[in-house]
Amino acid sequence: MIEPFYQIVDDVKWLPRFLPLGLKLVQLRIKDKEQDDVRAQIRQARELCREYKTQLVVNDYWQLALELGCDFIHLGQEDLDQADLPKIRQAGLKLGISTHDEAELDRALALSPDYIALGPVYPTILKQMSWAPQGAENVRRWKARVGKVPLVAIGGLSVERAPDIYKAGADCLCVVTDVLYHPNPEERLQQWLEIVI
Ligand SMILES: Cc1ncc(COP(=O)(O)OP(=O)(O)O)c(N)n1
Ligand SMILES: Cc1nc(C(=O)O)sc1CCOP(=O)(O)O
Ligand SMILES: [Mg+2]
Repeated sequence: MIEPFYQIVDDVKWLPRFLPLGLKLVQLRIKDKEQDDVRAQIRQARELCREYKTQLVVNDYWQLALELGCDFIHLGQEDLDQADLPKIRQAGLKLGISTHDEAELDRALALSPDYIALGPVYPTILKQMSWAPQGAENVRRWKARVGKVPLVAIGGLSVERAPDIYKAGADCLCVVTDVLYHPNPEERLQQWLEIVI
């Protein structure tokens, strides 16, 4: 089982705004910051998420997640090349993996992940990606392949697009800009949390 909504934040400062609203699954995805800053943010996020009983997922920084006693990480394909997977598994960390094509999906499934992410479902403005948008069609295809592994859809998602992608078989929708770049992020987050699948 996975929560149906998954918010990515780029800084721990969002958490005191979002956790009291009922957000239950959040990824801390920090880019281009010093290691000490990242460590301090993960530590704060861990404490806040414990307080609100929210699942924290640490993006990329699996060593810091281990050091700080976090229990869930997200790794992309290039991250997997560098990661010590036996160590991660032995420590009992849960693992989410990004996929963009069938070969990446084969690799991810072989690692028995706790979720598989498929993206970008729609064009995203967050980062440059060489992958064409997957569309609802590939969400359907991925769902047929992953079986019981929870499927997370990501990339260009919005409240308005959500029903089609849940219907296509995504167990969870993950967003960045639809909430963080909204003129009223709290209001937008509330809208996501009120969606009934
Ligand atoms: C839920 C989720 N899906 C995909 C990603 C992307 O991971 P990755 O390909 O490693 O890219 P970065 O996010 O590290 O730039 C993700 N973070 N979360
Ligand atoms: C971080 C990330 N990874 C993706 C992938 O396809 O692996 S798409 C993406 C960006 C998601 O941001 P937004 O909701 O603003 O489009
Ligand atoms: Mg990564």
